[in-house]
Amino acid sequence: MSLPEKAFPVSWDQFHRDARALSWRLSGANKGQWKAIVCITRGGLVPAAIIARELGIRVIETVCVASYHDYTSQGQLQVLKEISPPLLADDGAGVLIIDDLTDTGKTAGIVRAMMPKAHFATVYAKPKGRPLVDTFVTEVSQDTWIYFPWDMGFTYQKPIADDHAG
Ligand SMILES: O=P(O)(O)OC[C@H]1O[C@H](OP(=O)(O)OP(=O)(O)O)[C@H](O)[C@@H]1O
Ligand code: HPA
Ligand SMILES: [Mg+2]
Repeated sequence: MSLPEKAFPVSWDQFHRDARALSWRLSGANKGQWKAIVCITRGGLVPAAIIARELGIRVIETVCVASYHDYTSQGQLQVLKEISPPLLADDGAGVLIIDDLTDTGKTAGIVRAMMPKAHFATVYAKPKGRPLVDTFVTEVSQDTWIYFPWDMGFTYQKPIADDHAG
């Protein structure tokens, strides 16, 4: 398992603020008129709830995709549940696709192909995935791992001076 060089830990507060910022941007696109959200599980469920609340969207669908099976290593991408046919009408025009982040862009590429006219939005983006998303809030470098609040807990932190002690 190869660990990315840098860590970008995100607290619940920070995530809520960033998902709200994404909602602001989305309220200015498509005149804020979105038919539905398709969220990419599982990571997309959390920002989708916040965006649905902010933009008054009541129709929420899932597309279930898994690719990172072993912490930071990406395996074969599996689509475990497809998007329901009524939402696929008109190639997904007026639909928002939401995920927590795009990294290599593989997940975004697969879901985009299902709904080519939908608007794809993520809270965070890395350079390889960035061209595949229409709207995002914060970019981090490719060698950074984003630690989401639902994957973390409180732990003891060693004093900084301990690392410098001979
Ligand atoms: O741009 P990519 O390299 O495809 O990676 C991004 C995807 O990876 C993570 O999902 P994951 O497959 O780990 O499943 P999860 O959402 O259930 O955690 C993340 O939530 C994105 O959906
Ligand atoms: O940087 C990341 N953090 C969490 N999950 C992920 N899935 C792909 N990249 C990442
Ligand atoms: Mg995901």
